[in-house]
Amino acid sequence: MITMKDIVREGYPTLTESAAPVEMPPNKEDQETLTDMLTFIQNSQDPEISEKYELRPGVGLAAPQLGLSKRMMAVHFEDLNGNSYSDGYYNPKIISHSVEQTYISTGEGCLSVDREVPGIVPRHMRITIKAINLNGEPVKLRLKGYAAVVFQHEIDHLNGIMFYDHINKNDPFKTPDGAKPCD
Ligand SMILES: Cc1nc(NNC(=O)[C@H](CC2CCCC2)CN(O)CO)c(F)c(N2CCN3CCOC[C@@H]3C2)n1
Ligand code: NI
Repeated sequence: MITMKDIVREGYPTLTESAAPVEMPPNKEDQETLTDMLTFIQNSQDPEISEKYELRPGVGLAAPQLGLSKRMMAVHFEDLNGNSYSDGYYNPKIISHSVEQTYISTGEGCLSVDREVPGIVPRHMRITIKAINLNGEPVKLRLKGYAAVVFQHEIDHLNGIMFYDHINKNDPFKTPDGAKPCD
């Protein structure tokens, strides 16, 4: 099972490089890795398991955070409208997005960043994503608000981008014009 020791931290090269597409159809090893990533996120939200294995809570994970420069990510969360997302994705691609932006009012954190980095992380309010899911099915997801933020954070990892790269350096708490918080 994946635990915190398997998660690479800032400074590890895969966190700042662009990951390679996963060969389709996925081989056994990639399927096992992606399944383990989804299980980690679920475990991290389980009071007993997370305490026993000292897991930091998470709603998403990207393969570069395991030192694997592959375009794979997994999410497990319920958005504020009660829509739940729990799946792994190969080669996710944002095919369109809104001009309108949003952000999590309390800022973002990252399991690969062992420090608080205060500030607003502006994200697209709406995104449309194409990907192959854990079952090997092509999916098209239209996401808005909190769900859109989570997926953008994970897809950023596949492009070597960290959440703090989006924080305004001169005024970290400046909210982008017209942007509304998603939480
Ligand atoms: C928002 C949030 N971020 C948590 N951590 N950070 C992460 O997930 C990082 C990814 C998120 C950072 C901002 C957007 C994506 C991990 N990242 O590094 C992967 O790239 C949480 F843990 C969390 N929740 C709320 C829901 N709660 C349900 C019950 O269980 C606890 C859980 C806690 N919400
Ligand atoms: Ni992260």
